[in-house]
Amino acid sequence: MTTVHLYAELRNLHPELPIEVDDTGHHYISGVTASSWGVRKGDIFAALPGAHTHGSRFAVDAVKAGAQCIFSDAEGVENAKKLLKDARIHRMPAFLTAENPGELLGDIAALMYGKPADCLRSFAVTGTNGKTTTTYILDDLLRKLGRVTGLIGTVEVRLAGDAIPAQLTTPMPADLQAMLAILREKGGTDVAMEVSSHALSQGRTKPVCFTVAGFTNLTQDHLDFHKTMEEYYEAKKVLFTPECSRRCIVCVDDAWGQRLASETEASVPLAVFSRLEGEGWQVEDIQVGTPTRFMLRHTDGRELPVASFLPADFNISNVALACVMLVESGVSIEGMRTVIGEGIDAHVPGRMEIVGRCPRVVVDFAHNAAALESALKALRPTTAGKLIVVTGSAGERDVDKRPEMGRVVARFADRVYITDDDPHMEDPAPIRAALLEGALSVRGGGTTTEVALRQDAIREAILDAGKQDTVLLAGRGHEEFMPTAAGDIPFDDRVEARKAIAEREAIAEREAGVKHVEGAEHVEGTENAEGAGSAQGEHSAQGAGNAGQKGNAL
Ligand SMILES: CC(=O)N[C@H]1[C@@H](OP(=O)(O)OP(=O)(O)OC[C@H]2O[C@@H](n3ccc(=O)[nH]c3=O)[C@H](O)[C@@H]2O)O[C@H](CO)[C@@H](O)[C@@H]1O[C@H](C)C(=O)N[C@@H](C)C(=O)N[C@H](CCC(=O)O)C(=O)O
Ligand SMILES: Nc1ncnc2c1ncn2[C@@H]1O[C@H](COP(=O)(O)OP(=O)(O)OP(=O)(O)O)[C@@H](O)[C@H]1O
Repeated sequence: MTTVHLYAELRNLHPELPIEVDDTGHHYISGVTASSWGVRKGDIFAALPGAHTHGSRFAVDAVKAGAQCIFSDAEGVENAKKLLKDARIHRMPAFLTAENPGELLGDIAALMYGKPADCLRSFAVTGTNGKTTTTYILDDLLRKLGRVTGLIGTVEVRLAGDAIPAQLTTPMPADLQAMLAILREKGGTDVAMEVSSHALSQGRTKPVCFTVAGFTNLTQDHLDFHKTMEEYYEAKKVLFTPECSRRCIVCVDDAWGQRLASETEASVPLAVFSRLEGEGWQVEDIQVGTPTRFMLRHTDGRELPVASFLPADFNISNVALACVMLVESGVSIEGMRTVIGEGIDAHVPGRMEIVGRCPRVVVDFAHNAAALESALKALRPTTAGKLIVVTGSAGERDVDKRPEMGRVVARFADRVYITDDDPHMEDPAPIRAALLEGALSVRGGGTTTEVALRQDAIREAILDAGKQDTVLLAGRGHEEFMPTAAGDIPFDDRVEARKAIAEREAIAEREAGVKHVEGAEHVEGTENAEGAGSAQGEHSAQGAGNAGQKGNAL
């Protein structure tokens, strides 16, 4: 495609927008990226204005790497031209100018890559909590339905079986379209993806119109970006418009979901579901167990029995949302019954992931007050001993949520370790102080200890726990790196937990060994050491045998 051809296509799509092309050299273009470091020969370099810099500053690097076109706003194009002239670049690229280039980036990428989303069934999940989990459940069920799937979200991007690490929850427009194109090339039929509120406010998913969009819930988070809950809600709402989705499923168990359902435009078919009484799909007859069973019953008479091995009460909602999204996308009830089989068992990394059993150690991504409350409430009924939590809060993110997170953990846990999460560039001490202030304000709350280094907090919590206790390591889930002022350092809660569990086992073995030796010394005093040793061995073997016999006799 030439830049002039692309320009004509854009004008067709957006006759009202002022877009200009400046191409004297018939440049052929084959791809598009907004990252100068990712430019390949033949690409358009989308030089976007950002919060920290303007992409046009990197025009020279981009052109040297083979960019054939610079796409930017007027200021960016002017700047790029100057920098290229200064750098004595002889063959000028083409220039494409738009007032808000970020808004058109998805369209450009979709045109370049043959509109891949048009050939895929696409499932989008949004909401404060549950996006990752629901997306994994969707992907699991879709694969069992025989579909070739793509999964795009916080933990990873998986395209027809090939995994690549995720940079963002929802990729930037050019990257998203490239991913969808790769999925199509690999024979992909369906994609399930998380759509963050950041992505919706920046139009990252445009021009995809999803087959089905689902809403989980809305609670306080990301107010550093959205400023108010109202703005946060308005960002989410964008997904439930005819431009973004062809069908919408909304969980109406919170007031935001109810409002969203009532405000969704009539032109978008809407299905609601709820665990409370109401219209639409109802979650009924819940029997918690392994698996947990419940009935999805629609007021129009449709029924789907569901079984799921995913732990925690909130996963009933996530499972229900995934099932309703699939049914409303056209999967038959019979088809759903078959793929649910004995029970849904999707593995979701870092979400209620059990890494130790005695004490039970659980790693979970809960990083806001609502998620912490849900996670602790979910673990309480199956905890015979104390409920212990290790938590912090990320730096440079929603400052206001910190004291509330402290209050929640103190209210719902017996013992609390306040520690560092991902500090980013922020000093971690005041972050801990804000959580501590919240935790200590709770009268009769859990015992609270501050341990700055997360590895120390995890170690201490696990070493001090009783066998019947549960230790919840909250906030970082699947994450393998901790962004700090000194750069990203490798840090995985699951790895740290396993180290502490191994240390605990080594201590227990040592103590048992000491007792064993003490016992041996005692016998040694009466008979001889060798005899005592073997006698003891025989004795315990015999004892075991006896016990076995007794058991059999009983
Ligand atoms: C707020 C936000 O969305 N920021 C994103 C934005 O950063 P920015 O505006 O600061 O960009 P910038 O650094 O000023 O650069 C401007 C432009 O120059 C380009 N550039 C920059 C440097 C360079 O050497 N070469 C180059 O080409 C950049 O690619 C960019 O297009 O553009 C960057 C490049 O694409 C993103 O990495 C960055 O995401 C940052 C890392 C981020 O943390 N985003 C979070 C807030 C986010 O989007 N989170 C949501 C989910 C949150 C959740 O639910 O938990 C998500 O969907 O991931
Ligand atoms: N439906 C739900 N309701 C309340 N809490 C939930 C729900 N689902 C998950 N959680 C809690 O929220 C945490 C994050 O879950 P998950 O990663 O699925 O959500 P997310 O929306 O992808 O989160 P994020 O946007 O922060 O990546 C879980 O670890 C769990 O503690």
